[in-house]
Amino acid sequence: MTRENVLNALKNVLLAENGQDIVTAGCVQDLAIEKYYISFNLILPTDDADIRLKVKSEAIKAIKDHVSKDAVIKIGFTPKPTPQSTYEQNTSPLPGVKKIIAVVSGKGGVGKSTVAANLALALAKDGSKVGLMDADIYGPSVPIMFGVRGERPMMRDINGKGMIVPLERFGIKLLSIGLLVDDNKAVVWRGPMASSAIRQFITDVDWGDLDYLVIDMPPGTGDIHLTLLQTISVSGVVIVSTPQDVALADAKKGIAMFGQAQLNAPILGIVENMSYFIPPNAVPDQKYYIFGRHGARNLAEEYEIPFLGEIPLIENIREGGDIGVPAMVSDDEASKKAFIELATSVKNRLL
Ligand SMILES: Nc1ncnc2c1ncn2[C@@H]1O[C@H](COP(=O)(O)OP(=O)(O)OP(=O)(O)O)[C@@H](O)[C@H]1O
Repeated sequence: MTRENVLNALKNVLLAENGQDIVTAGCVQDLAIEKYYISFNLILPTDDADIRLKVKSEAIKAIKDHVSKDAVIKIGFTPKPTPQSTYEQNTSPLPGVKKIIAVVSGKGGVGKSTVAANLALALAKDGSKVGLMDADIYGPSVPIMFGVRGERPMMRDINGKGMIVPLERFGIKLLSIGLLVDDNKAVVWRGPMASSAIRQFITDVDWGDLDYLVIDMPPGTGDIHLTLLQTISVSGVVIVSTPQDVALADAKKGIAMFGQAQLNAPILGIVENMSYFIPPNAVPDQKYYIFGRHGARNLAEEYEIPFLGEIPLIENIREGGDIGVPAMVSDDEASKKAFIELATSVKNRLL
């Protein structure tokens, strides 16, 4: 019995109001699974006792039918949220954007920006419309990675409001907070100032119609992450870690924070960056697990979240990032393959 199986089963339970399933609608909270015991709370758009009872019995049936008939299930109810609550605020201010993917890491330097950028490019490979938003106010790296440092985005007037127009590179739209403010100004933002800057940065961009918007979040877990998740309705969170224990310990903090049900941002899974080393000109499949093997995969298993894949440590990935040619547009087949596999896993989890 895994978290994923239970959530998949619960997707069979639909809300009468809008036909949405209770998982996608964010009604399932605090899901805990221990051997045969499953418990969670339901937060429904209505307090009507009959509807509560109906949804509860359908949820029990769905789990017994699709997961295990022996499951012992405990379902509580969280009162209907008030209009000021997160649940209500979470409606997207980005109406043309279908799926929003937040890429996060517990600590800095694990390759979060590299993964976000190449994930965005890999998602666009099948013709999907993709945007990349670099919201890492403490170290925006998209301008360098895409060779657009110093460029200033244009503004467009939409219904009397000045909106920022993203740049376009390698077939995707992109915008970095580093293109709007001086690098050294961004790093001194703290607390409410950073939160309000990020909120404005999200709501004042004209992304147009997008299938996927990938957000490169600041490293760590703080107020700014909460602001972002409460401002927009994120479809899923991708956690980046390296195989080492220290990065994994920080990834656990990310899982704990982003796993909070009231944030309404499901964790899509964990991706391990710099999993193994491929020397330049190596024969195919020559891999060196210099930081240990399967650290993030084991972590994913321990927390019952999906493992999304391994990205190798390759000199070309770093070099490409430094000169404005991300791995996905280079001719390095090993790294491209890894990012395309990651994009496929992410797409499948968002279906
Ligand atoms: N798989 C990889 N192979 C080789 N180099 C990599 C790989 N992933 C990232 N790097 C390099 O590691 C450095 C840090 O990567 P990146 O800036 O993406 O990390 P980050 O987690 O976003 O950092 P920060 O949190 O400080 O913004 C960069 O020089 C990048 O090119």
